[in-house]
Amino acid sequence: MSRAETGPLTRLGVPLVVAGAAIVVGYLFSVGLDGYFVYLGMSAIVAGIALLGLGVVTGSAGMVSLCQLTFAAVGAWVVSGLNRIGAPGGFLVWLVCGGIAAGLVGVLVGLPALRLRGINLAVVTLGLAAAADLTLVQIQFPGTVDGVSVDRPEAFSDDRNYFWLGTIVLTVCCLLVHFLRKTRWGSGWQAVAFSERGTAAAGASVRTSKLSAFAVSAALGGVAGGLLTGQVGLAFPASFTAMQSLALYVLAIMSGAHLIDMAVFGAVLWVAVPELLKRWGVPQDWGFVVFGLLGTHALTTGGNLGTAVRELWRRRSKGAAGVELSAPPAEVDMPPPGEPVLVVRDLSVSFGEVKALAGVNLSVPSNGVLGVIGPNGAGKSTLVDIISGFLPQATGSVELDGRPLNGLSPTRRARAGLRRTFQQDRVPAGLTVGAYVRFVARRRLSSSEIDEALEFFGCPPAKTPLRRVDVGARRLVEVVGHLLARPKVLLLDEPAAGLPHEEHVALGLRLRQVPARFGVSVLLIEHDLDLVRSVCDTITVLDFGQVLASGPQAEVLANPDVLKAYMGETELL
Ligand SMILES: Nc1ncnc2c1ncn2[C@@H]1O[C@H](COP(=O)(O)OP(=O)(O)OP(=O)(O)O)[C@@H](O)[C@H]1O
Repeated sequence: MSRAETGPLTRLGVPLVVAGAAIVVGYLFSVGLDGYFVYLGMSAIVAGIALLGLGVVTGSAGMVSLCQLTFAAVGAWVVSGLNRIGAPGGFLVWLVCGGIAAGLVGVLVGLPALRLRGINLAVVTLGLAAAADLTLVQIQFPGTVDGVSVDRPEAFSDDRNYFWLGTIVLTVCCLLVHFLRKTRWGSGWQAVAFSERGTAAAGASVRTSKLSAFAVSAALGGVAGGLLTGQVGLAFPASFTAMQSLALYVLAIMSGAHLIDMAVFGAVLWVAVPELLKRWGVPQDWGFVVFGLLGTHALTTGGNLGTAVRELWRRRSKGAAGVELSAPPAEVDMPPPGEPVLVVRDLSVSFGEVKALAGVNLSVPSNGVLGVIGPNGAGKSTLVDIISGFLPQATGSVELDGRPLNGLSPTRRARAGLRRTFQQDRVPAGLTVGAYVRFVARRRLSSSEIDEALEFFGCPPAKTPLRRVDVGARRLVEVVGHLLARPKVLLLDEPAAGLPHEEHVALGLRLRQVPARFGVSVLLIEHDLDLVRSVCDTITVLDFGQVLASGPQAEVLANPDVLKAYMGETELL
């Protein structure tokens, strides 16, 4: 099977062809539809752009934002204001200005998101939307008092042409989101939604990921608001209420608006549900009840329409992809271990009464693999957390290649060349294998470099979506990403967890070659002694947070204290 990612022609060509087709269909609708449907269609376009934005912040980056129409109001305000003063450039330039202004407001609103999550963030953003509601009623939009309506571009001045312009703007916004999701920002959104710790361990900034998601989402909201102002001529606060923001959020969650087609589908629902209710003689506000029920279903089941349909399709097409390690790796020349590259001195940390680690010293030689073993609760994961900067309250010192790391955040340690993997799955399901590896590696990689590394660890091809990869293989994809970052040291926290036992030694043969093949030294935490034996020349044993023994493998595994403390003599021998 070819391991290559999709080629540049497919990556660029297919979206551009689809976009071209959408613009043509938009034109055909603009000339062929009844005038009332053109009006409804324009409303759907505005909702679609706002939903696309919500898809970025909620669906991709996993944050709650209940003030999308407040951002739309900012866009509407800027367009109305620039129109009112007759600013140069015309409508399209004002629209861009509205988007930028809303994006900047989005960054400000995103600042609390750096500390708040879930219900707290919901309260803050909904509070902001409610406050904006009241303020807009007080101050009014520019031009409403004196009745100066917004000038559309000359070529798109009638409703039919304006609808076509809306289709073009929506298409451009869809392309923008599509391509942004393929950049580091986009990967960062997915990563931060799944695990902030995993994001930081990849040397990516959690702050940048969150703020960029809010900025892009708000900017799209601003464009939607500006476009709405051009549609109706004058902006009114009633179009941007907190209640509507809430309903839009529910719709985004229910439809799965992080998927571009579902954002468009959600927009159709946004317009069609109230319209159908009107035709059936039911009050239109009941539309909120319908969205509320659908949203409650989505939130309680944790799914959404778009993902459910795709899952159904995938289940019909293929099963989960796993690891294939049966063939032994080719021999390589192994350089002898050198001077210590990671030196850890006197590490201690307590959790209340529990002394998780007390005065631990160890060092990882360059070109070497140090094994750290110990019974459950011995402090192994705590050790990795401290070294990688996730437990800043710990005492002691960590030096990497002679550089003290104390006081550095996990992101900075990762960028300094100290990487780690996690015992729990921290790999975001929304990316492909290749996109995730590029994100974690943080450097320019050729496709062949990625393919070779994936193949060496028996991982699925780069183009495989991670949601189709089983948990054992995902852990190894994580290892590959960090190795391709070429750090000085990689801390591996039970990399074999999730693999069938018969694959453990096969993985060990590969881990042993890591210093030679990737130029990376390794600290390996593992429960499986067969694997540790096959990889590590030197071993440190932890017990109750202290070093019980340390030194060459044979010596340590024969130590009577280790035999007694670790697992029982017979199992070790
Ligand atoms: N956040 C925490 N709060 C309180 N106690 C903790 C916390 N993290 C770890 N501990 C305690 O610290 C000790 C060491 O835990 P740690 O997870 O590092 O052990 P481990 O050797 O990695 O175990 P395992 O092999 O089961 O993963 C345990 O007693 C654990 O209960």
